[in-house]
Amino acid sequence: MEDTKDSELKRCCSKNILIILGFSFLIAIIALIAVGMTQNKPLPENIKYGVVLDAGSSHTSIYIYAWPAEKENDTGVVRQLDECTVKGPGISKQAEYLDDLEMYMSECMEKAMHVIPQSHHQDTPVYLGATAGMRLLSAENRTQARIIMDKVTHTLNKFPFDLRGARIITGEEEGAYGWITINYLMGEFTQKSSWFNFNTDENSFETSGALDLGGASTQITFQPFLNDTYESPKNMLYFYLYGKYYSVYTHSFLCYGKDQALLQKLAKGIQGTNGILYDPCFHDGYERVMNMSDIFKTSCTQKFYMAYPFNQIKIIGAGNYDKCYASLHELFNTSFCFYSSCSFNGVYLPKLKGNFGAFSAFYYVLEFLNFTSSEVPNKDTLANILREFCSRPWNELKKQYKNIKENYLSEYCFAGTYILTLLHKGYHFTMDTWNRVHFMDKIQNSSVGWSLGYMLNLTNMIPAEQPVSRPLSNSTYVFLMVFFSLILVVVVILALLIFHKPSYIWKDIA
Ligand SMILES: Nc1ncnc2c1ncn2[C@@H]1O[C@H](COP(=O)(O)OP(=O)(O)O)[C@@H](O)[C@H]1O
Ligand SMILES: [Ca+2]
Repeated sequence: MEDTKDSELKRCCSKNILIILGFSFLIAIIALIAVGMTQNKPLPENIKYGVVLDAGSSHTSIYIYAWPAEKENDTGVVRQLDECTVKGPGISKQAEYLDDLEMYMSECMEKAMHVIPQSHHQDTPVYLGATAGMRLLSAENRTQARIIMDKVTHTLNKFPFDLRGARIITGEEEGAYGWITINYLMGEFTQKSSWFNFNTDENSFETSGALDLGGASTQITFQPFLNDTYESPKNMLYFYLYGKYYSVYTHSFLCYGKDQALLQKLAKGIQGTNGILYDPCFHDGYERVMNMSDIFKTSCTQKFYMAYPFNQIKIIGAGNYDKCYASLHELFNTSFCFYSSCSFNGVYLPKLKGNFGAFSAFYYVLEFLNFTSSEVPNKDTLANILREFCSRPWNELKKQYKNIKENYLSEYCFAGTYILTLLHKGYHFTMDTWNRVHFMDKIQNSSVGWSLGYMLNLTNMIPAEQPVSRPLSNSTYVFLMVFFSLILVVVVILALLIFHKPSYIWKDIA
């Protein structure tokens, strides 16, 4: 009787203990989850900002970037927060309006001041890079170029940011930084080698090439086959990024941006005329009068200079794609090459390798022509689009595209045909390789262009070595904490059950 009472008391006690323990563990788990969710939130991110001004030949754009300070050496973390296009022409055309530069810059710089929190203004680096327009001016009139750059620096210093320099970048830098931008945004630099691909095959880490078309220059940059890296050392750049070596080919063609190419074409076309030029690259019914001084003031057209008895020319559109193509073809001299292969004008070009991202005017023009969304984006498709587009009368086009700037609209036939000629005759993209060219404007909301790569380099954000991997993320930490707590609870309950059960069993056996 005593024994039965005793064992009932024990059973009742252990049941209560189990309930109390189970309840306490349940509360502990809820508390852990609550603490994990509330207290273990990552510290407020320390965001850094940077501003780059791309002073192009046709206009200036301002890009505002942001990134978490503690992740700055990772690839792909810098994001474009905003961008702003400065109203007016490029800085190379500002020589007569130097006193207006502050007004010229102010709208976009004020936007940057608004987007970037005031507490960060003083430590936000600002870089200005001027490209081919200033390169040309510098070659033509060094003093004037210096005056403009000094004035630009003086103006930018009036804003509350940390100006780290305004300079004219070289064509090689322009090409290289465009290549870095694309591959950074696509995460190509940190592609891991997989266990089944553990070889030294040079194709296993393929980066994308970069094709940039500006108004005054155009750049081609890519990682060629290893055997092709020795022929022309002046075209090679060597990088050690995130623990890997890259040998990259680049060339910048000054005067082959689309605006200077048009001037070249006109300067060549005028030869032997009486000042009236029937131009197949402009639409039927289109007319434009140009000063001869505007055509010949750039050094790009000097090779076609002659004394003319007229100081203006009249361009009369005669829309015809095939004739336009033939006239543009003449701008690319492919008759001599002292290397194993050349693009044009005797410039070395290794065998094309991998995919290419084509941006800036490559994209603007082909986007307008609806080619970027074409299902069969090859050369013949583009030729057919252009054949149809170039033949359309100017009046009809103007009515259809009321919102497009007349200057751009009138030049899309020329520009599209020029792009096709440049890729085909200039860089030798064939039917087979054409589909490796991808026309792009943005990758994950960041504009593709040299400016991001320029900032990454100047702020030392691309490390030579692969950064060490980070500890657990917040969500992984909470998950693991709850998971192991649950295992612990189950183990303790099981242990208690096993610890208590034998006493009844042994009792029963006895
Ligand atoms: N919406 C557009 N349609 C057509 N062309 C455009 C458009 N926006 C910009 N462009 C052209 O893109 C080119 C950009 O060149 P830019 O970057 O200023 O020169 P560069 O890089 O040679 O210094 C210019 O020829 C400009 O006219
Ligand atoms: Ca440009």
